[in-house]
Amino acid sequence: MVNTETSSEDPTDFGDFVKDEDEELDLEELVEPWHRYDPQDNHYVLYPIRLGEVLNERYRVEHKLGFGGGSTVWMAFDLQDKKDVALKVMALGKWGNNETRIQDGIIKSVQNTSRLVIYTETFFLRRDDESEHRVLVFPVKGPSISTLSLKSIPVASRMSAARQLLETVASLHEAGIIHRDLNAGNCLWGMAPLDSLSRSAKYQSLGRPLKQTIPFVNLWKEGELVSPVKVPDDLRTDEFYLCDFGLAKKIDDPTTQRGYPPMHYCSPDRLHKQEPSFACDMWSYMVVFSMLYLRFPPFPTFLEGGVVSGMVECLGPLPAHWKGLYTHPGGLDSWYDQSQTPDPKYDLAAKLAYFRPDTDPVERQLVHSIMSKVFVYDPEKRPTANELLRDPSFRAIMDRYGC
Ligand SMILES: Nc1ncnc2c1ncn2[C@@H]1O[C@H](COP(=O)(O)OP(=O)(O)OP(=O)(O)O)[C@@H](O)[C@H]1O
Repeated sequence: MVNTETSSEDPTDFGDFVKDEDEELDLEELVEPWHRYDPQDNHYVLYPIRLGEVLNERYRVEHKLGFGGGSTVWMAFDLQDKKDVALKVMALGKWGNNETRIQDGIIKSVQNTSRLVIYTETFFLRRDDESEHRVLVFPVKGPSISTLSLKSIPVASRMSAARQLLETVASLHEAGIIHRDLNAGNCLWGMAPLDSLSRSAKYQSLGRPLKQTIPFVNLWKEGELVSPVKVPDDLRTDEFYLCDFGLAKKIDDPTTQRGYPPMHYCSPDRLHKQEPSFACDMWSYMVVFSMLYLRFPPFPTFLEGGVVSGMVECLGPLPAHWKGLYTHPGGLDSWYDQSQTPDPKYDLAAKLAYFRPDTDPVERQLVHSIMSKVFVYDPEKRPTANELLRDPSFRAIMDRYGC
């Protein structure tokens, strides 16, 4: 291992600027759209960051970890404690405050926080107009399910992840907290620490950042669009974490932060004006479970009407009394037609056979039993996280994979 402050380290090396239009187009695929930095007509404007800058006189920004609807996330070296950290730089707006408020509640009330990505510090970055972006400091974790090919991960590791995630959801629910945004992007594997490596060695492991100065927007400070880290398989660990509490709420909290998980994780009841509940998390959990098991999302989004048509094709019609309550444009009357039945070519059994032809009938039956208990439209009929942990089929599948 090389020490971080080696004399051979090039102090000016913070990745590579794009060289031509092709590289610019490649980069565009990987980064947040430039217009999210434009304050014009944009309530959730992002804060421009440049690799190499030191934030809060302490965190030297060295790489990019990702971005979401409400933030950019950077890998930085903590010059005080000599370790890598993740900095979540929140967009303007209320999300940052909700996330810290809920996380403070979690720290106080959740018994086991070992698999939750909880902030360790927070500070603010000021814009030219004096408005402030909240920054949350987190330990660095590994890739999310959505950024890493699940093909290369053994099924035993994927099932262990599914179990850890369910235990995490159960501990949040026991403390009265609904996550409300369980999705592949918020589920992170662990990563072996790289704190003691030089920056160039980190770049060798995680890929050199490709970057471009934020174009088209007239900003008061420099900022860059930067490609995210690519975590190689040998750095990934089997710990499995849940992050992003921007939409989370205490069940009895009268205020609810506006927002939905990405459509194909969202429970159909939430899409029909029902209040958020623990059962919504359970539906989203089962979508993540299905991705871990099948390696694909359970309900396609390409049909007319989107993911809800995918659910109806697989599970049958939605309750008739939900008609007229769909929260998004493009709903179809046929979803509520009670004469429809699941299409045997695309029902849960067919999906299991198609995506996992390698498994035997006993295993398929176990997984079918788990999925069909949770993928029910009536939220009251879905098992709780603790019930699912105790479910004989769930336990049997975990036993099979030794987790
Ligand atoms: N502690 C961390 N370590 C490593 N990567 C992280 C960490 N936190 C976040 N990331 C990466 O950054 C991405 C965005 O983070 P996060 O989901 O918290 O942002 P967000 O703006 O709240 O997103 P959303 O659109 O889901 O609300 C994640 O998908 C993940 O890839």
